[in-house]
Amino acid sequence: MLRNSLIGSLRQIKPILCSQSLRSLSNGANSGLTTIEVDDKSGIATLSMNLPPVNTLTLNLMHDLIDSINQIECNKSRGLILTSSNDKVFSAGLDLKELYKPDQERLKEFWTIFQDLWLALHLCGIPTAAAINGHAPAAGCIMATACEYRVMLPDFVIGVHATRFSFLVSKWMMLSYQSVLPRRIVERALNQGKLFSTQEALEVGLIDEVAGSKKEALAQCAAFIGTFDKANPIARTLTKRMCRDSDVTELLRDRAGDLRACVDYINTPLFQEGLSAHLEGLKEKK
Ligand SMILES: CCCCC/C=C\CCCC/C=C/C(=O)SCCNC(=O)CCNC(=O)[C@H](O)C(C)(C)COP(=O)(O)OP(=O)(O)OC[C@H]1O[C@@H](n2cnc3c(N)ncnc32)[C@H](O)[C@@H]1OP(=O)(O)O
Repeated sequence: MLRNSLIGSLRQIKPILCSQSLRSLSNGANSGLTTIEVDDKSGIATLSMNLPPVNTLTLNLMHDLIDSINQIECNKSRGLILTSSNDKVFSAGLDLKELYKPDQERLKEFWTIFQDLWLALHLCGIPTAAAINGHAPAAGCIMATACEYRVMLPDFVIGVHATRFSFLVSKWMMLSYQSVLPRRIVERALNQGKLFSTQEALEVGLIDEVAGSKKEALAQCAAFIGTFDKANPIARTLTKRMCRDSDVTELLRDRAGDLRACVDYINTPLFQEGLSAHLEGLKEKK
């Protein structure tokens, strides 16, 4: 796929070899946890996460997201809008159950596919936008920041609150946050474990616009994608890649090292105790 070719050479355009027609998007071999709808008039693809109750990023959902992003790119859609079928939660972030007392091989697979998902979104050749129609904590926020534009509905929260339960983030996740927000705000927000309300997110620039409904959010994302109509698509893709090169290289230069550091940290008592308390807190909320 296009993304994989970039790992070898970030500056080169790989010819798109896919032969599917624009309207024939199907979910092929994936688990059906995502849906793709392509607007006939605009050619823009809406990619919805559909894993009840809260779109946690499980291995299967991440696999389906990557597969769908590749399909959308290969079918030469004009743009990609990432959203959720749930009307309260965009994504609750990584599946915490995968991190609690994990099987070591599965944990490696889990973290590697999370890296893959971030790369797929970050390097997607077509314009991307997130219609954030619900809460977007932690990796939900990181996925949104990997897109080029964010429109959010009122009365939800977004942010990386990892320190609240003794989690750390990898440097590439921090860089994603920092590509959208000024460094001093990221430093403070990460250290505080801050979740921004929709209004606060707009004020600091974590999101670009607020929408009154999901329909409006999708329209605002589509309008953003339309702003690239005058740009040559290949020049645009190369320019996007150039702009994102240093963040992506940070992960690509030592993916194995990142994996090792994460696995080591996740296995520490500090992490496991924090996670256990967090999982209890989620249960007690009921
Ligand atoms: C170099 C060193 C690097 C070290 C790296 C170390 C660590 C790696 C991690 C790095 C960063 C972390 C990334 C993440 O994404 S971790 C995930 C963080 N996410 C959360 O904490 C979100 C928790 N969830 C919520 O706050 C809420 O669920 C909500 C999203 C606001 C939605 O609220 P509501 O609609 O009221 O739903 P419920 O709370 O009732 O949830 C429904 C059921 O779903 C379960 N749930 C929720 N979130 C998760 C999750 N993330 N993973 C697994 N399960 C989740 C919840 O427990 C409910 O289950 P139940 O119905 O069985 O009780």
